[in-house]
Amino acid sequence: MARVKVGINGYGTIGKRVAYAVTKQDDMKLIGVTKTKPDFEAYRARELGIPVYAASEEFLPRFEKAGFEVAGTLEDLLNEVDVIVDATPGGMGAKNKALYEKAGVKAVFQGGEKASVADVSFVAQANYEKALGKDYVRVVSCNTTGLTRTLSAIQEYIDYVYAVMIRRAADPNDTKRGPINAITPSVTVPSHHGPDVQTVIPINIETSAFVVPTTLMHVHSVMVELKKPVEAKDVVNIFENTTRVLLFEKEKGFESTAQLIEFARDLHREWNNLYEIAVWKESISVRGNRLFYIQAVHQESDVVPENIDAIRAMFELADKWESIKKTNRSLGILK
Ligand SMILES: NC(=O)C1=CN([C@@H]2O[C@H](COP(=O)(O)OP(=O)(O)OC[C@H]3O[C@@H](n4cnc5c(N)ncnc54)[C@H](O)[C@@H]3O)[C@@H](O)[C@H]2O)C=CC1
Ligand SMILES: O=C(OP(=O)(O)O)[C@H](O)COP(=O)(O)O
Repeated sequence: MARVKVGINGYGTIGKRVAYAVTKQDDMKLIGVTKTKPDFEAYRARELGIPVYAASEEFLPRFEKAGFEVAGTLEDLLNEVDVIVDATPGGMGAKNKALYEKAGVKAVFQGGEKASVADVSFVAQANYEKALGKDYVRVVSCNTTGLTRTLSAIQEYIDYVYAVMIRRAADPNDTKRGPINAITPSVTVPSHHGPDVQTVIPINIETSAFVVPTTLMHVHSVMVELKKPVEAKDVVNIFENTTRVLLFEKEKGFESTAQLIEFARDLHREWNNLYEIAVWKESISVRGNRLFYIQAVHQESDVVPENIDAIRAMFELADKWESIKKTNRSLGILK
């Protein structure tokens, strides 16, 4: 089959990483990306040879004023592609959906959208098959992806999960958001994460969440009431054998999210991406019928491989493990 032609609507934190990942696939072709203005990211895309389209006609004057020649508008891009990855700010995807339907292109949405935007909410290792042949798939949020990756691996042991999310306030390039000297709780329980996990796997889960002044990563403290006994060493073994989950040891210097990002830098990963969910090995413990562990999520990148696998499932290009392995290999994901 010819390569699937992919467009990206919204070339920001997630969009630019998914665009890069698409260029690494031998069964996909990046046709173009949209921008609302000719900023440094638009110029960089052009330097990389990526056709840049105006996100809509209303933005054309900005490009004309700057003498930046665009390849067309979003509607033109939609005429060229088989699938559009919508990585616009949360909530905008639902509004864009009518355009995608009109153009007859499939679409992948992100976690800032409600589950109802798509036929299925998606985390590849948990429910790849559900997205096979679908027209609209939502890759769940970075936190929900992180929770689902580890919880689906131990699903048979779960009676009830209670997880606390410590959320980064903003991404590193974001100068508009805070807090800068406060902790902001989601005052209603559950936070959206628990119900969101349930859109992918059927488990009992409650979550609460706090935003703190950091930009690097999110951290989750996970407590699981067990349905049947398991030992900590068995959970270590399960996570060691779970794709897109890595164990890190405090003993080896991984004391905080800072060293996890340094690890990604040391791997010379593009944008310091840590696609894998990082579980602190020493944090995995069982006390009575409760399992505890702590994990960190690189919010800018963990959903990127999911977008690639979602496209493969939607076009039935590969079965679950073939796709996951292919994506992992292409992005240098360690296991
Ligand atoms: N940043 C994160 O940590 C994660 C974000 N997500 C989700 O991914 C989606 C995108 O988020 P980010 O990449 O962080 O946002 P972002 O703000 O970094 O990027 C969004 C991009 O869309 C552009 N845009 C704005 N209006 C537009 C329009 N009308 N048409 C086309 N493009 C437009 C913006 O200029 C920007 O380049 C959201 O649903 C978010 O919830 C999911 C996982 C992690
Ligand atoms: O969408 C995200 O970032 P956001 O805080 O920019 O909305 C991340 O996926 C984290 O969101 P979440 O904590 O709602 O899962």
